[in-house]
Amino acid sequence: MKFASLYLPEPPDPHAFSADPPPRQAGPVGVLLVNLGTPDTPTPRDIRRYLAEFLSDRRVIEIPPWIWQAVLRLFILPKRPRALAPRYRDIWLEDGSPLLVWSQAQAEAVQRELSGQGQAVRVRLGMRYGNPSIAQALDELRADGCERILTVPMYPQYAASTTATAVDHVARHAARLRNQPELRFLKRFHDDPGYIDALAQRLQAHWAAAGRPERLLLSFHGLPRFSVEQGDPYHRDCMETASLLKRRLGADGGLVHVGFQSRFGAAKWLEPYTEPTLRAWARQGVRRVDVMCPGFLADCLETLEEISVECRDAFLEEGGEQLRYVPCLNDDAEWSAAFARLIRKHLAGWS
Ligand SMILES: C=CC1=C(C)c2cc3[nH]c(cc4nc(cc5[nH]c(cc1n2)c(C)c5CCC(=O)O)C(CCC(=O)O)=C4C)c(C)c3C=C
Ligand SMILES: [Fe+2]
Ligand SMILES: [Fe+2]
Repeated sequence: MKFASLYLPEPPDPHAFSADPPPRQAGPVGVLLVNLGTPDTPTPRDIRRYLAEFLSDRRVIEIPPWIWQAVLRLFILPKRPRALAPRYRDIWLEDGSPLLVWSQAQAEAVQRELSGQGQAVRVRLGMRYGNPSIAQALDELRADGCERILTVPMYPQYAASTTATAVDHVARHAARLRNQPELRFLKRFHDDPGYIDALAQRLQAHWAAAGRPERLLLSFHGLPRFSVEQGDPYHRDCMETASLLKRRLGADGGLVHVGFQSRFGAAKWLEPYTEPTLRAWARQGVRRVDVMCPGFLADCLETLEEISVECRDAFLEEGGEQLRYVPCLNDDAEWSAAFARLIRKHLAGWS
């Protein structure tokens, strides 16, 4: 308004042409680490909110929503949160849910590793369900001036229900922006030598201190079999991780085995199932086993409760003597350095 400009400074005219526009400063490169998400508190109310969001994702539950939403609202959400609350309470850390605490620790460690190496990098954590959200993390990166963002789903093995849904969500957020950042996505790193090495060193350190078990079970999160039959590479990725780790350990044929945990619902999931395998081993006379979960970078309900408590109880109940759970990579220094190297490789050309 011309009248107002008598009193206020004239705003810059966006259409004005200048032969020499001021040089544009290259902003930092953004790295968005994405993990699954976890309830804000171990209360039935927050667990219900988390499960409602998680289990309404059509990448996770592939049943038509008009059937599934009825099952979810009538049978799962009224009961499961109350049953999960004491299990979450048992694993809760001073600073929150272990999945969040360890994922945040990895984001901070990667930020430290990538700082002072020339290119300015900002690392943020976003959770696919719950907090801190992917939208919040992306907005923070953009506010920091990041015009190029690499998304790194924190799942070494690709699955549509984890990796693809994270990618979809980032893309949906970008679809609402006028000035979009340039986006890249890291698909998987199940065979990354740094990842395999960090797992192997963790096992070797554990064995150096406490001796070898009779068997080592590598337990991965399960997936419905039909997902794999329809082309999900998850099973193949898990088997490749297991075979690379076995080779790296120089282990003989009988030591390393694979299982799939956390079956949900009535459909067939990937086999062999972890808990029945442990029960069968105990009945066959195996007395000492170690269990490691290479598919989880951060300890969580699935590892600290399902493996460390439920599976241990099942193994001992059938006559086993010792089940040692080998923790996830969490804040492992070897892994932080390897993760940063892997990310740096995927930033190539963005300097
Ligand atoms: C029902 C379908 C599910 C699919 C498919 C699924 C795949 C999948 N999940 C993870 C990693 C995690 N899952 C976690 C918990 C969890 N997972 C499901 C269901 C499916 N997961 C449920 C219902 C829950 C909640 C707990 C329960 O009700 O049993 C977690 C832990 C979260 C935490 O708060 O600690 C992780 C991590 C992967 C990697 C994966 C596919 C490969
Ligand atoms: Fe899960
Ligand atoms: Fe589970």
